[in-house]
Amino acid sequence: MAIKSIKDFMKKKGKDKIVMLTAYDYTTARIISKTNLDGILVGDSLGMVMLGYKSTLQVSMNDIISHLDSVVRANPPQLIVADMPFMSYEYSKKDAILNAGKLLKHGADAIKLEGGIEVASKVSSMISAGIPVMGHIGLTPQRYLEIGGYKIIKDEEKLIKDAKALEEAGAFSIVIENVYADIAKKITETINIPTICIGAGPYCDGQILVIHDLLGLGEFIPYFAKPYLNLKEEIEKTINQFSEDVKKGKFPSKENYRLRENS
Ligand SMILES: Nc1nc(=O)c2c([nH]1)NC[C@@H]1CN(c3ccc(C(=O)N[C@@H](CCC(=O)O)C(=O)O)cc3)CN21
Ligand SMILES: CC(C)C(=O)C(=O)O
Ligand SMILES: [Mg+2]
Repeated sequence: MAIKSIKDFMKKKGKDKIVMLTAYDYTTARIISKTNLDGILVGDSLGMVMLGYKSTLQVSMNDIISHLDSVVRANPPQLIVADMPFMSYEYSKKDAILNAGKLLKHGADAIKLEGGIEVASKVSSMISAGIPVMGHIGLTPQRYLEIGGYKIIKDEEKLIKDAKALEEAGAFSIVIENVYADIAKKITETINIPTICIGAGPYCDGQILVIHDLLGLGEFIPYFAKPYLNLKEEIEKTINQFSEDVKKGKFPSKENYRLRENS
């Protein structure tokens, strides 16, 4: 069963695995509506896979809002989480609360922001304002310049401190990205809120992937994703087939057009 409430989401820890995907548009969210997926993330990865930006740093609040709106219009039964884009929460608590609040006004059920101890006080002020917050530790792509790439994050002590700080601040769940599986396991056993992993192994409370990677749509697929389909190739083949059919006069055929009667 899809999960719409934060409480139900949290109750899954230690019982059922939580499964999430990103989605950025109405049509995809309509398809997801009919599935048993638990949650949808309108991730800032949309900047790279939907908009062609070089990284997620170029993503604006308006980008997130426009895609969030299209997902919300699909009215999915799944929990909708929206990413806080780069520079929408770093400067002040006021920015963080106002921008997160804006995403809730547009129909998100919760927001996600990147960081551990650095953002813990912002997380608690957002929680005080009534905003459900999902944390995100390990590889935080908004800091790829500082990290020096999309590297695996190895500092176990810092990762555990980050997870604990977010739990204490009131986060309802934490994404762990590109971290050794045994460290993610330790974090999962240490905290009482669900861990949702991407590139952090199987010992987590849930898994999340970018939907383009699952479907084989992207030009680059990270090592931790598994393309269950090669949709890119299917689309290419289909477009070439259509083009050939038009050129050969096979499309449109009788059922695809109408003639006036008596002509
Ligand atoms: N399509 C897509 N899928 C994603 O999961 C994703 C995005 N885009 N864009 C935003 C971030 C970037 N992500 C990435 C991208 C690359 C690696 C990667 O290749 N890591 C390698 C190389 C690291 C290096 O040395 O630069 C690794 O071994 O960890 C990991 C996560 C995850 N996110
Ligand atoms: C990969 C997930 C966790 C994310 O933050 C995104 O898609 O932006
Ligand atoms: Mg993101």
